[in-house]
Amino acid sequence: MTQPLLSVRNLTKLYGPRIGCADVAFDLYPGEVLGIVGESGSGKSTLLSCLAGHQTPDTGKVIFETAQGPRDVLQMAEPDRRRLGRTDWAYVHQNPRDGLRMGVTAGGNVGERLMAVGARHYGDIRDKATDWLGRVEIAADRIDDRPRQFSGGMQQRLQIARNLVTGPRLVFMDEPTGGLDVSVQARLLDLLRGLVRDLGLSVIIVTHDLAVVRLLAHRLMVMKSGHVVEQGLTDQVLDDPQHGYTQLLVSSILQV
Ligand SMILES: Nc1ncnc2c1ncn2[C@@H]1O[C@H](COP(=O)(O)OP(=O)(O)OP(=O)(O)O)[C@@H](O)[C@H]1O
Repeated sequence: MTQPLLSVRNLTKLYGPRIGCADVAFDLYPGEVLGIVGESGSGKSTLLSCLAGHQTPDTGKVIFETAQGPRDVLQMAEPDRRRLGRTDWAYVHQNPRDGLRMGVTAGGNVGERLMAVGARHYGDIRDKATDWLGRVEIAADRIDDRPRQFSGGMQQRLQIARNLVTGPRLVFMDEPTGGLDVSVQARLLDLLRGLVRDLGLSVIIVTHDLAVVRLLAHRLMVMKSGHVVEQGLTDQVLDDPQHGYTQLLVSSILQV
């Protein structure tokens, strides 16, 4: 039996008297995509940012299987956690502007991440950046353009290249297709699905779009008012929801 890559237990984050997320627990296995869905304010972003170390939860354990064995991310010193963020983890923001350096060229955006993990040879860095731009369907002759010269969809694909170039094992995604128009979303989803499969990535993806999880996620976690109300295999949860809230969520989407 493989070890989980990430084990989360009793994770709670309060904002004063308000619940951000409460008593969340799950295991994520290598190569697995976990979707987190729920209405606005249900705690999805809070949970994701606590997992990624952007916020400190009040209680809980987030055990990550590092190369040196399992470590509780919440107990790690800040520099160690930052290093993990550069090497083993990646974070794709909803708004590409939050995940890109807008004043730096496309090639620089990708190359910078390689340099952060020790790459030094200019030719190698540029070759790898070109390769990754190709993988996310950005033409090689755009390598010296800046992200602001790109469309929203291209910016998002560049953010994905910047995140994946260092070969992370765990990728956090916060509404990666939000804010894009429907045809661009569909292409991006296809691209993401291919990359996740080819690279064997483990992914935690937050979205309010059930079509996104249907396509990408193996497993699904449904949140309401900060609590996980249902979790299971994606098709099972969507086709045969057990909790009243999930039933409502699924039927409201189907009616749209
Ligand atoms: N910085 C904050 N200060 C106080 N309360 C917050 C803060 N961030 C989130 N909350 C509260 O925590 C709860 C969960 O919010 P969160 O943003 O995690 O939900 P969400 O499911 O990600 O929503 P959305 O889909 O709209 O992004 C909400 O009640 C929200 O008002």
